[in-house]
Amino acid sequence: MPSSPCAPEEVRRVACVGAGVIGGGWVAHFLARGYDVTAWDPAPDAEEKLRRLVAAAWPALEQIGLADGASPDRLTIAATVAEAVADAQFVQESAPEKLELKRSLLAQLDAAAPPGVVIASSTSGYPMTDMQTEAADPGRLVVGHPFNPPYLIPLVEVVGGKRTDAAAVEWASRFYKVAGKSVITMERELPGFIANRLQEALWREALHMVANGEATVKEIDDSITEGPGLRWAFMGPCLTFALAGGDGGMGHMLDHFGPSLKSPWTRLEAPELDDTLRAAMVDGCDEAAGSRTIAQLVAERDQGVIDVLRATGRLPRQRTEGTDGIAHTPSTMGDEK
Ligand SMILES: NC(=O)C1=CN([C@@H]2O[C@H](COP(=O)(O)OP(=O)(O)OC[C@H]3O[C@@H](n4cnc5c(N)ncnc54)[C@H](O)[C@@H]3O)[C@@H](O)[C@H]2O)C=CC1
Ligand SMILES: C[N+](C)(C)CC(=O)CC(=O)[O-]
Repeated sequence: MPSSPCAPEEVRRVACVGAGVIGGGWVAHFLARGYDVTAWDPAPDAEEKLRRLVAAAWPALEQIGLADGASPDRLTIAATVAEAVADAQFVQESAPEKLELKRSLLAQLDAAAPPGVVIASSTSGYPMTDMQTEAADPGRLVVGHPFNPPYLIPLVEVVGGKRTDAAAVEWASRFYKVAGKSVITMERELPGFIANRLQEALWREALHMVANGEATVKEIDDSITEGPGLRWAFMGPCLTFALAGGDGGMGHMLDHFGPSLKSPWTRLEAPELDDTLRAAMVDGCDEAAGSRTIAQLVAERDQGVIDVLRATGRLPRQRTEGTDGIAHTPSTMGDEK
C-alpha cells in the first residue's frame, strides 16, 4: 500500500458508501464532527431517506455538541460509487451484509479511491481476510465495526485481514479517535470481533429461551434493562463479576461460582476453566481496577447505577439551587455531578 496521502488529523472529506441504518448513522456522525461527506447508495429513495435520518439525528447531535462549522449542508450525494470516493480521504463502506457483495464492492472502491486512502468496512462479523480477496490493493482495507447508532455509541472495533497493511490499521484507529470515536484495535481477526461475539452469546441464549417457552421476550429484555444492563453501561462484565467475589475479587468469584459454568444454565459449550484461564481473568481484572480498591469500585459502581437511573428517567433529575434562589433542573447528567 502506498503511504496514506494525509495524516488522520488532516482529513476533511469522507465518503460513505451504503447509506442505510449504519451508513446513514456514519454520515450523521461525520457531518456533526465537521467533515464534508459524500454519500452513495444505489436505492432509488436513498437520498430522501438519508436526509431524513440526518435531520432526525441532528437535535441529538446538537445536544452532545457539534464541531465548528458542522452542518447537514456539507452532505453531497454522488451519482456513482466512483464519484463518491474520487477525492475522499477516508472511505466507510456500509453495504448489506453479504459476503459476495462486500468482496466485489471493496474491489470497486479500491479501484476508484485515490491511492493509499484507507477503506473501512462496517461489517458486523466477516473477517477482512474473507472480504479483501478481489481487491488489487488489499493492504488498505480494514474493518471499522460501529454500533448502532454510530453517531451516539462511541465504540468502533478496528481490525485488518491477513493481507492488510499494519499501517492502515494504525491509520484507521487514529482517524476514528480524531473523529470522536472510542476505538478497540484488535491484533488478530475473530469472527464477530469482540463485542458481537459477546452479544451473540447472549442473543443465542435469549433465542433458546424464547424457542423453548422458558422466558418471554419482555422478561428477557427486562432482565437486562432492570438488571445487568445498568452496570454494563459503565463497568464491563469482568470487573462487575469481580465485585461479586466481595473482598476476594475475581479470584474468590471464580472459586465460588466457577463450577456453575458446567451447570445446564447455558446452551453453549463452556471453556475449560483451567489455571491459565483463571490467572488471565484475575490479572485482567486487577489491571482494569488499577489502583482502585474493591470498596472504591463498589462506590463507583453504585454512583454509576444511580446516574444511569437518573439519565433513563427512572429517578427524578436532581434539582439544584441557583443563585437566583430558584430550583433548576440541570440539562445533562454531567451537570448533576
Ligand atoms: N444494523 C446494525 O445494527 C449494524 C450493522 N452493521 C453493518 O453495517 C452494514 C450495513 O448494515 P445496515 O445499515 O444495517 O443495512 P441497511 O439495509 O439498513 O443498509 C444497507 C444499504 O446498502 C445499500 N446497498 C445495497 N447494495 C449496495 C451496494 N452494492 N453498494 C452500496 N450500497 C448498497 C442499500 O440500498 C441500503 O441503503 C452491514 O455490513 C452490517 O453488518 C454494523 C453494525 C451495526
Ligand atoms: C445486530 N448486529 C449484529 C448487526 C449488531 C451489531 O453489529 C452492533 C450493534 O449495533 O450492536
